[in-house]
Amino acid sequence: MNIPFTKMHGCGNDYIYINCFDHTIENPEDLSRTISNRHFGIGGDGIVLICHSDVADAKMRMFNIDGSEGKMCGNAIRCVAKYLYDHNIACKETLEIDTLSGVKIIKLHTENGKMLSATVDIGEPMLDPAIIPTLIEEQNALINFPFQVDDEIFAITTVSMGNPHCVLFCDDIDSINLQHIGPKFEHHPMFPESVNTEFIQIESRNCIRMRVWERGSGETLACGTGACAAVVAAVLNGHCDKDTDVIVKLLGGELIIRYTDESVLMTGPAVQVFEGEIQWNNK
Ligand SMILES: N[C@H](CCC[C@H](N)C(=O)O)C(=O)O
Repeated sequence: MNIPFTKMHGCGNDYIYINCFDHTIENPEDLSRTISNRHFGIGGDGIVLICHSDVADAKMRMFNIDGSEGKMCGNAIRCVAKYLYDHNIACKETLEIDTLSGVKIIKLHTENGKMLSATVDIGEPMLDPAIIPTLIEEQNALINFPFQVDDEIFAITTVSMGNPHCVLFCDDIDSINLQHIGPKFEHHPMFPESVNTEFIQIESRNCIRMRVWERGSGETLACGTGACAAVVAAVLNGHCDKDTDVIVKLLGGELIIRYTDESVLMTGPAVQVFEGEIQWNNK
């Protein structure tokens, strides 16, 4: 089977996008594991299927490099909006895209018939430890909570943006050995559905730097939902303010996050890199 694809990224968080309006991918987990490989495949942080939806302009399904399905992906949803707009599938400045964590509203910023960036209403953060989910027996939100990994105690703040995040505040994120510590959080038994872990450094009340170890994909150059979780955690810990744009500086670019009483808004770019076709035995 010949599968057309579009390679896009949001702040360097790159995925392989497949239009599934007219055909079904039988085993997307296998496909992601195969074509995400940066040496033997196309290369990416995973794949994103753009599918028909009865309740929105499209439905997005996102799979990490290891084939696990993500319930929400902030950088990818901006690229899905770009794909729909640039390919004249949905020529509107406001789109609705359905995800495993609900329908999200995206306001597009366009120029000459192309979408350059977008503002996504990611929704309300969820702080109940059972909803993250964690197996930590606490009723209240885990804020600056002591958490042991091997023989070290970390202070964590956990936030769900439809997918699970564990946020840590650090003095120098450049010195962290993410390859070593990232998997220890990702596979920690207290996170039954695994977890995306953000290591953040406060620059000012409206600017933070962040590195991320993503569940199922390892260190990525950016994580949209992770940037949202990081700003929520920074507000909860008194480092940033609500109802204020916070610049999140990531390895692959910058996102602007605003945490309000109603929701978390994420603004950032979406870039198409190339298109192609790949052979796939859709078994
Ligand atoms: N690894 C994440 C999905 C991708 C999230 C990230 N790339 C984003 O932009 O939000 C998970 O399994 O929850």
